[in-house]
Amino acid sequence: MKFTHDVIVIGGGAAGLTAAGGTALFGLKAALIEGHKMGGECLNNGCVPSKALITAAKRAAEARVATRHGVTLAEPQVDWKGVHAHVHAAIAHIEHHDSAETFEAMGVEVIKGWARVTGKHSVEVDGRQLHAPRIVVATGSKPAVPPVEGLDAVPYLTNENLFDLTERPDHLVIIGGGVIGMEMAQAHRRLGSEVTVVNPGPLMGRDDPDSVAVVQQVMEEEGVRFVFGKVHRVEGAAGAITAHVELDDGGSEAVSGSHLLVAVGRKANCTGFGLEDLGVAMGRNGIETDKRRRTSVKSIYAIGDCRDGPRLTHVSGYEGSNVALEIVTGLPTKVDYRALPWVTFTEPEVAQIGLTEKEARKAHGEKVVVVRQEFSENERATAEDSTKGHMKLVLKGKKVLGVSVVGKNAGELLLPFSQIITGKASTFALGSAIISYPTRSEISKAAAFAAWEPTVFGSLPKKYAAFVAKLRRMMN
Ligand SMILES: Cc1cc2nc3c(=O)[nH]c(=O)nc-3n(C[C@H](O)[C@H](O)[C@H](O)COP(=O)(O)OP(=O)(O)OC[C@H]3O[C@@H](n4cnc5c(N)ncnc54)[C@H](O)[C@@H]3O)c2cc1C
Ligand SMILES: NC(=O)c1ccc[n+]([C@@H]2O[C@H](COP(=O)([O-])OP(=O)(O)OC[C@H]3O[C@@H](n4cnc5c(N)ncnc54)[C@H](O)[C@@H]3O)[C@@H](O)[C@H]2O)c1
Repeated sequence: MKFTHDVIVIGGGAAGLTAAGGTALFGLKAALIEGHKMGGECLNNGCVPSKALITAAKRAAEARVATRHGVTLAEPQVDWKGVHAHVHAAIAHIEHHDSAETFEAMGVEVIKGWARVTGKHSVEVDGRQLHAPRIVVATGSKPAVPPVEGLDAVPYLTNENLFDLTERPDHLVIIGGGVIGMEMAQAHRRLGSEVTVVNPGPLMGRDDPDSVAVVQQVMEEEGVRFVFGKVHRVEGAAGAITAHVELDDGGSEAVSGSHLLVAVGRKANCTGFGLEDLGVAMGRNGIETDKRRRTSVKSIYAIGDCRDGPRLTHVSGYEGSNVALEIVTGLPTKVDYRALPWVTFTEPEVAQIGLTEKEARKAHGEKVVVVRQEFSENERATAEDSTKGHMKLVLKGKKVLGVSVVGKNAGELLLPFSQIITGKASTFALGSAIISYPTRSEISKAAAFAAWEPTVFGSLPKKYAAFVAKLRRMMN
């Protein structure tokens, strides 16, 4: 077979861009095929618009408390068209990072069109045949639609059209109390909508319940209503929609609102473009891969949201660079998720890295120790009058297995723990580091030191200190 390229990448989101850019920067001949918008989900319908909306909401929330710290602000006026313009300006400002021109400048051949995998080394796009020793599938995911009776007959929102609203929803009913549900519930509530979230069981089920409890309480105080149960039927028309809920406690409730947002997880884009014809194995939700992100057809990799596994922009970028490295060097490059961080950008933020306490206890039983520090003991938090939340270190001996943080800017505190979990630093080093005062990072030092406190102030060091003191008395 005559190869047209060294690597063909399908999908121009975080995963595909990193794989294509990474291989091209090493001088390989890379093709990147994108059928819709460069930048994919994160730029166009995900992280960027959602975080921009959250920023507008924070501004409104701050002003809603008229007098604080001796300063009085005016009642916020939310102009939804202005909010919409801000969200789209954020996308417009960032989109050149992901543009065809930017990647062409790196040496990637960017092809606009929908790709079809036609062989182990072949891809077809708009009648053109491309051939390469390696194909990287990075086709992302789309919103999952739950099997709820009547859903196909009512207008509903997902992350794909939520950010197009040019008028504020009067009452947003959200199916799903996961990451999207919680971030969007708080943002819309703060911007003046009534919000009801319907979720079966605990909210944000992947996070530490102690963290979630803090943010749930804050959101309830701000007026978000949580209904615990499963939506089984919806009815109505634009502006008046009712969701019928089977409550977790056995009862039932009809929740009515003006708009319905469906946020119950993601469905991988893994079929309909040739993979199944080649016999590429599929997992529970996405393309099945090994730790090198090779599919069952070894010349084809699958990275990011389209494969079975965690779905986050930094995960897509990490897998894109891993696969680029493997293709460039020819050496196996496995993913390592011992120190996987994720952050939910509610206020306070919920940040997690590595194992939660529950996961650690399941894996390591009695050997797990948890140390906890409160932001109420952190002097920067006190000076800012923003003391809600805590940090929990989940340890096995002195080894950090995971960290759960809830509090203002909690996500910014995970980095040293990434290095500690991967063995590039230690709790001892962090516990004895010089940390700027007053900063929230002091809580990380305090928690790391707390892991050592029983050892440092234990009987052996005390005996040694007594010995040195005795010597000094004798010598002076
Ligand atoms: C509302 C929301 C908020 C989020 N916030 C965050 C956050 O704050 N932090 C975070 O880490 N993650 C966040 N995420 C998750 C993050 O957006 C995704 O994990 C990430 O964008 C996935 O990147 P990807 O490259 O794997 O896929 P995508 O970005 O989906 O890219 C796949 C691309 O492939 C293209 N494509 C598909 N099929 C074909 C084909 N056959 N031919 C050609 N092109 C094709 C698509 O058009 C798409 O552009 C959020 C997601 C949502 C929905
Ligand atoms: N800050 C971030 O990193 C961020 C932000 C937004 C989205 N994301 C990513 O986007 C993806 C999707 O987020 P998501 O919130 O849609 O999914 P999710 O998996 O986080 O949460 C889905 C929720 O829907 C609930 N649910 C399922 N069926 C239901 C039903 N019939 N009625 C009511 N509730 C139901 C589940 O119990 C769960 O709590 C995630 O993979 C996440 O990683 C990340």
